[in-house]
Amino acid sequence: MSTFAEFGLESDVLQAISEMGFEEATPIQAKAIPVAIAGKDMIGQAQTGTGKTAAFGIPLISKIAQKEDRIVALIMAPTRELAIQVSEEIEKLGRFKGLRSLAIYGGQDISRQIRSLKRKPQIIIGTPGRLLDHINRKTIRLDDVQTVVLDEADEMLDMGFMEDIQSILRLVPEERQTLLFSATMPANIQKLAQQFLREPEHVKVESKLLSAPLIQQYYVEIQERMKFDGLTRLLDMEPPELAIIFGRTKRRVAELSEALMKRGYAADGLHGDLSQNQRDTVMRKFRDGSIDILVATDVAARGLDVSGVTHVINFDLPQDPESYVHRIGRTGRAGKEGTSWSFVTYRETDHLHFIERVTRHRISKKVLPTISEAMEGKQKILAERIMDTIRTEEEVNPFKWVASQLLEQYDSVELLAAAMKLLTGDKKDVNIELTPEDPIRSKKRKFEGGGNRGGYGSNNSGQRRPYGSGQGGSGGSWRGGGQGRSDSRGGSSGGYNGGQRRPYGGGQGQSRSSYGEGNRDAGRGRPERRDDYRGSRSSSEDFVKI
Ligand SMILES: Nc1ncnc2c1ncn2[C@@H]1O[C@H](COP(=O)(O)OP(=O)(O)OP(=O)(O)O)[C@@H](O)[C@H]1O
Ligand SMILES: [Mg+2]
Repeated sequence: MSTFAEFGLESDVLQAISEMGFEEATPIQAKAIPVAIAGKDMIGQAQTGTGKTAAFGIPLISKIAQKEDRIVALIMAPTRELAIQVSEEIEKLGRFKGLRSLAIYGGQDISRQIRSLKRKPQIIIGTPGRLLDHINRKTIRLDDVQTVVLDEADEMLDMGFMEDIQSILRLVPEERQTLLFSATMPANIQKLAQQFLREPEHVKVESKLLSAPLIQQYYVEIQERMKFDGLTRLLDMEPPELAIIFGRTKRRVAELSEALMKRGYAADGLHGDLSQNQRDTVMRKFRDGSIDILVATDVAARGLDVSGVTHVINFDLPQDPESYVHRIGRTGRAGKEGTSWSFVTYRETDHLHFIERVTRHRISKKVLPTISEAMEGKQKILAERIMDTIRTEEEVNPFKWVASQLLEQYDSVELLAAAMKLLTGDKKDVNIELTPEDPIRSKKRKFEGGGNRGGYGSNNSGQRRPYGSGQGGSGGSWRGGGQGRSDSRGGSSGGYNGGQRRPYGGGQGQSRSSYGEGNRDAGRGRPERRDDYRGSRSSSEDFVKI
């Protein structure tokens, strides 16, 4: 257990950390911050939702002099949403130091970005494509950059950013510090690290625990055409604080979000066919709670951190286990609990078991609530809401006169039942038709063929060691969402159980054409990403985060 004061941070930074509600460092922060402060290059790996952003953000902020007026730090991230989110966290960490940071990403008006660059930010957070654009226009110069961070490096390479990243890194002075965060360590990441990092320290958080303790993982067997009905039953029975529902294709996401809205749910969709403005609006609505269901393609699977996400639902199973782990990792973050549900059609059960084997986690089978159970659940919640409202006398008072008039004419039970019917916002009679998706065929032979699997993980130098025997990391306890955090949603749960990592026996291919910032269009009916893997990574260095 480490407090942030132990790192010898300056008071401005400590104040920012405390205002963010962080009391103790998470295991990855405890390990990474001293290494990064010492100026070393680093490769960082830890499970989802364990504070990797601050693990690189805190040392980065500490290093920059207040009066600096050149770009001295560069952070690269795979998607626009992630660039924005990381820049917000950096902004918060640097607030009392008065540092300036700027997010640079595609889809946003470039001249506006150029105007913002005139404010002389010291830290740039960007997606590789748009960054390169600015570099070519000479609106961004990297000559003074002293720190580079690659967040979600494996994802950036999977998205086809290898060349862009290489070009950018070649333009940064060699005398610099490079921090690379990656969920997996496939051969291309190792190559990148060899090329651009100097004697990096490998900072990993592992745990002997085989399961992700804070995420309850369930699956239900369901026919393709019953999925929508099943989803609404689940949502009614167990209403989420906030939920992310993953669909396989842009078309699926568009249809599903529309269908949910038609049925009266506060939902919206996020996928790569939307304009940047639309994407921003959807994310803002989800973050401020004006919608509580985000339907998304894998564009939202990586890195996104929205507090209060209690449920992740895989309406369609993801193609690869790695994606599964990232998707469900949108809940159960920062020491809070979460639940994931996966819909599995009969022909996909093999694929589910494959995901279980690779992630080494049993996913419990559940049956969907019946219609009457769902209805009962919904009504119970409604009754609770009504009773809560009764307690706020001033708000109820203006309705009392009409209420007593109505009671003179009608039976009280009938009246209340009618009011409840209205309150449910139910539109069950609206007919919904979704275009069916093909089942995912398990690629287990390709994945499992020849790879290292079954109880062995490897470290970066290629030595094998028995799974779970790694150093440290069973983790102290840190509680997420301390006071002062902006969210009060979702019960803050017990202590944090150190990160863990598990072997990933095989992997997906790498022959990906380049596409920009989660926006590649593979055709509306085709999966947005991660579905077109053909080959298999032969490397045994692949790990998946749990
Ligand atoms: N020391 C801490 N104490 C409490 N909360 C923290 C701490 N550090 C980070 N957090 C919060 O934990 C949440 C998850 O952090 P972050 O997004 O950095 O995770 P991550 O490890 O990058 O996850 P992913 O692998 O999904 O990208 C954020 O809301 C962040 O503010
Ligand atoms: Mg992250």
